[in-house]
Amino acid sequence: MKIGVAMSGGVDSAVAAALLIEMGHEVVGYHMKNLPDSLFEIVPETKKVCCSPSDTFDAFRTAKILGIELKIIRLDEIFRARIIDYFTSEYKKGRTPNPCVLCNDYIKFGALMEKALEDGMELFASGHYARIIEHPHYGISLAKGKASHKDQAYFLSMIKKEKLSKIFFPVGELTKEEIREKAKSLGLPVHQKRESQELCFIPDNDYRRFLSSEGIKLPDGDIVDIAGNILGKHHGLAFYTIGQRRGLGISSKEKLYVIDIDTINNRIIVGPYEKTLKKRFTAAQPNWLIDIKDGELRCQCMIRSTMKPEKASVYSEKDRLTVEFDNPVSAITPGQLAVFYVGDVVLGSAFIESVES
Ligand SMILES: Nc1ncnc2c1ncn2[C@@H]1O[C@H](COP(=O)(O)OP(=O)(O)OP(=O)(O)O)[C@@H](O)[C@H]1O
Repeated sequence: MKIGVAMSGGVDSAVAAALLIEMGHEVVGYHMKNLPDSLFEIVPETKKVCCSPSDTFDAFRTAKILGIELKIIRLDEIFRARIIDYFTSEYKKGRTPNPCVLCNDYIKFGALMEKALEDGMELFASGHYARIIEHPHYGISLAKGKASHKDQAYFLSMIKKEKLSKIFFPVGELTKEEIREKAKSLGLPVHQKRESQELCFIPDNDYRRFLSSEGIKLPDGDIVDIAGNILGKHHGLAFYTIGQRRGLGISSKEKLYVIDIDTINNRIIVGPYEKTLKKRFTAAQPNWLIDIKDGELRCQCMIRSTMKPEKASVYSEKDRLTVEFDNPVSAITPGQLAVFYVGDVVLGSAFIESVES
């Protein structure tokens, strides 16, 4: 089979490509570049991000060792329109965006995958820790990686259902240690390479510099308690997230957490931990990976990629969802993604709109 592989220059996609070659497929690597190389000279990487010039170099040398062709695909324009502009506009609205989930649908399994399919590739693979399975009840489904140390299915849950039959995750059954071992045994220099940690378009992780370069002004404002007493000053709403405790710069006898971001009055509201615990929220722009009817759905839900899935009911009416956890959950954050699972299988996801107190 002809299979295109999204090659980042990292170890996971290198091993994904190697496994496909071992299976006897005809493999072509696709490396996308979405940002000008000069960005990484002006704004040096402080934490590892994907898509830097050194990643392009690594993708080339990996392809050379594996003996496959590597195509470089420039996607600057669509990346700017779909990802960077969305990111800044969400911040303007006081929401906390999740650009990586949209990048997976619009860019990696969007424009990049389309290019590979246009070239005649029959499937498109990546180095994500996830699986595409044939589920007895739901049919072709997205599932968590088998031995995953991190749940990347969460970040893939916005991919449209009709694309799943064209996608393959060759490392979804492996542990990170097995992947590194495999890369080492193949003599791939990237076997020890770190994973990406930060957003590619903010390589220095300095959101203030980035937003100001996008022309977003972030005025200072008050940090207040639930009763409205002023406890301190914030330096731009965008730099605070629901549930945050550190870096608030206020002194108080009890531990205080951000419980609300009030964009209308440019205020941060803080309160005790219990006030960060909420059960119900609304969500919009759902992407369903199973056939769904309006009504109630019992499932597990994650509102952060790092949390333990919690039991919840999802009530859907057209494109509006109301989600209710069985037990309260901390820091439900507008703009972030709620992902719905049954066991390892992803049923769908939607963006959190508003949280009920
Ligand atoms: N610039 C890129 N070009 C092509 N594919 C990419 C690029 N960046 C990431 N990918 C694809 O997305 C997958 C996940 O990337 P991400 O950076 O989130 O995770 P990672 O665990 O660091 O993966 P890797 O070790 O392969 O870099 C990669 O394995 C690769 O298939």
